[in-house]
Amino acid sequence: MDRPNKPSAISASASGPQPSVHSERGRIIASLPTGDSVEVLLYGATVISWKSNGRENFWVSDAAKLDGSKPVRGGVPVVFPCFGPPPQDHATGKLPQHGFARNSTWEYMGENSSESGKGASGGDDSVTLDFGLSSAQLSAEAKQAWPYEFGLVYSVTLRKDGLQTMLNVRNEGKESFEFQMLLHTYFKIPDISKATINGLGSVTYIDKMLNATEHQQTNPSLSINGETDRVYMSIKQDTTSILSEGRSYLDVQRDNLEDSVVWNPWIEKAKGMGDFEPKDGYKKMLCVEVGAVNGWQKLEPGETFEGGQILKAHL
Ligand SMILES: O=P(O)(O)OC[C@H]1O[C@H](O)[C@H](O)[C@@H](O)[C@@H]1O
Repeated sequence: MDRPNKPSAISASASGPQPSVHSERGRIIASLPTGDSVEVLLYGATVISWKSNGRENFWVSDAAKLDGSKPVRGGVPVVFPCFGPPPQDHATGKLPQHGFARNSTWEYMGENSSESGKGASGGDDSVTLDFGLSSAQLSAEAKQAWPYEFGLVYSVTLRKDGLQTMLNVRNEGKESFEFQMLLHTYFKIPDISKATINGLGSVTYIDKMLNATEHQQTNPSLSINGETDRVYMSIKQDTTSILSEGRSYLDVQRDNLEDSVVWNPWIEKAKGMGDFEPKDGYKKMLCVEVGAVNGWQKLEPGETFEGGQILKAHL
């Protein structure tokens, strides 16, 4: 974590407009000259907005808490070091569901921007925002529940053709530890009844709606018609695509990750979540969550693991 600690506006240069970065209300906001933008809350390093071509790609509940009192219901909460309720007999057993990363305040480590290939196509400007979380920043409660020395660096890169979010995990202690990680992305979609998900054909999944039994995805195209909570495991395909009315809408590419969760709470579950608004918001959202959640990743002292997602929005 040796990047500058303070946000600074990247200024325009003689070569033309460049990405800009500023901070306000506990969040870092970056924009490209094209107008595309990303907004990241320091709380949870939660990406709460990604706009491309004037379109918002992430769903955030109207009742989401953005004040650090609760993990954000929407955007991209970072799940670490356990997914779901942790097994009691595991070292993560005392942690809350989905761990502590999504409800810890991260440090902003600074930005990097690049600009090249200018021309009729507009070049390939990009900006990367880095966020850090280490054992030293954890609440006393979390530290006690999971007493390992670790360093996380979460890098959010906005490009004119997409958004990449990568989590780097490092064991900074003297003993090994095991973890799971997941990027719990809530996509904003036009209409769940017209959405299909491709790229999970033949994959084995655990259906949490059916007593966590194992099934195989036989239909190459998945539609959502009710509460859905599935963990697709060891996926060979690189990319899971969300289609709207049969047309490509959003692509989710896994980077060094093999699992993906597909989640939609539907009517009853949405009603039961105090921070889920509007109640029929389930019609406009779909979670496709990339991760390493099947079993555990083990890191020996000094080792690192990196995994993430590359998202592409289609017009
Ligand atoms: O309510 P949360 O703790 O944010 O969890 C929301 C959802 O996250 C994942 O998608 C899990 O697979 C679901 O079982 C869970 O309901």
